[in-house]
Amino acid sequence: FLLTLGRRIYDTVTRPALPPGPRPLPIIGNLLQLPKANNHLVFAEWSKSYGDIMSMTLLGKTFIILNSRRAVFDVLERSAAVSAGRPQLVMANELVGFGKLPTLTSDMSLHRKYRRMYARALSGTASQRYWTNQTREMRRTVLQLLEENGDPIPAVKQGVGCIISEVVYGHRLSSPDDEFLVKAREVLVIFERVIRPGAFLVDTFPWLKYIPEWFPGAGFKRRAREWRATSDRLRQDHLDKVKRDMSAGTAHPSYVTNLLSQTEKSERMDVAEVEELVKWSAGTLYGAGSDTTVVTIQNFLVALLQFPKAQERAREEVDRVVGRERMPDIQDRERMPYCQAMVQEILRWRPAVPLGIPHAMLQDELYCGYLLPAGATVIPNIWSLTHDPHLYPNPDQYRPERFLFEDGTKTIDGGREAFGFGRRICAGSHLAESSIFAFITTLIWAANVTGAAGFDGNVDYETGAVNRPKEIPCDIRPRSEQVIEMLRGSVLE
Ligand code: HEM
Repeated sequence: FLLTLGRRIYDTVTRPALPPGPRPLPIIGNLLQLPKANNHLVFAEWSKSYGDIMSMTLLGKTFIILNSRRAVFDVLERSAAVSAGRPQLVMANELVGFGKLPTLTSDMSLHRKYRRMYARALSGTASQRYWTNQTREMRRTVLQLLEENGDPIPAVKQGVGCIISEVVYGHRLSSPDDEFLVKAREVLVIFERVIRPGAFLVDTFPWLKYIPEWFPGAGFKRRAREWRATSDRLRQDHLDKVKRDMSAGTAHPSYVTNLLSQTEKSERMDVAEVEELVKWSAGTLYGAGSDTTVVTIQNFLVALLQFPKAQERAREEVDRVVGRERMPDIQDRERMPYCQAMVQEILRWRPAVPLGIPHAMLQDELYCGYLLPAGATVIPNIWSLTHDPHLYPNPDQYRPERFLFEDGTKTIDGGREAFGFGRRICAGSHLAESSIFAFITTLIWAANVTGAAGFDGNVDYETGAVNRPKEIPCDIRPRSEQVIEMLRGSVLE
């Protein structure tokens, strides 16, 4: 016993220190210092005192916050093999069963299988097969904005939802109340509730998961069972529907049909295992890809209002390259460097998820003499990186030209910190970028966007994991009568 105790004391004394951070209180740690909103800005401020790698503790859990490109690169890219886990959330992962989702799993061999599927169906080349659908739906969205000229948010949500449901399941939404969308949103609401830090006591005291459902105060276990059933049913129903359509020969090509038909052709693959992987990997795409893309497009509208010169320059490019006789499409990307730079700059200026999705350390790691302990949650402050004035001078300005070569002929790579890092980097970035490009070019080609009457340049944001404008006071007018006719014609094709 004395030997074990001695060893413990020795280990504690000689254990390297955690990165610096605000002084924690006993038991609750830094709970009281945790900001209520805009954590990315507060963490960026703290990093001026503590450096670009900091730590905090909350109720016994360690959080590592990375505030510079160097720190993010070293920890999440160079040491990706040990920093690619996800935090263990008892309510979300174990009780509701979301731990098998590609976004949340820490089973790295399962994660590798999912990522192979994403690489096959969502890579830059593979995702070109979705361009026709993306172009059509973004044209429909712009048409709706022009016809309604009211709050643009519902139309953008509807357009992005259409793209994802068709890309993933080949399902064309019939209306804003389409059952697919309603159910997918229902599961997304569950997802967002259960991953919110501190929302369930069982995440802080994991032993609570063993108390029986009938026990007073165990309502969370009953809810978890119901939520698990709802989300399991949704994933299974969607998969079954595509399989039925494939058998009947009526399925539209999609992520799911593509992967299932490859399996049918290959004798080496275990069909049941592949179906399971396809079901889970498809089931995460609506949640991961809808809000992020919607918010980026919303922010683009805000940028047009606050930086009108960018709209003028983009219009000049669109009119020169596309003209007025046809509409822009995604194939034009190479010839439209300024519009492509607009995509990169919006991702940089307002990264949709300013603190990324947390990673978790899979084992102890030393970095700059500090200990990054196994199990610690690692938060990349994407906002700090994309607003670093050394990398991006005047970072608060929306200036697409920062991504252009001096002669303006080509786009410089960059701004993609918004998609995260290492083995967890966003699996849908190609899809996202082409949807945003399709939206931007169609809008610029078709419309003139200005602030609504009384707009004073300010836009309020609702802060959270995703920061979204509360309202976009804009006035969207067609550039000509002919524009509406052409858009109408093309979405009916
Ligand atoms: C502008 C739009 C988008 C942004 C800004 C964005 C951003 C992100 C970020 C920050 C992560 C976490 C990366 C990390 O952990 O380091 C992520 C993960 C992910 N994204 Fe996206 N995303 C977008 C659109 C999409 C779309 C359209 C899809 C697919 C339909 C998608 C699918 C995923 C998936 C599956 C993951 C989980 C990757 C993993 O854990 O291995 N995303 N995304």
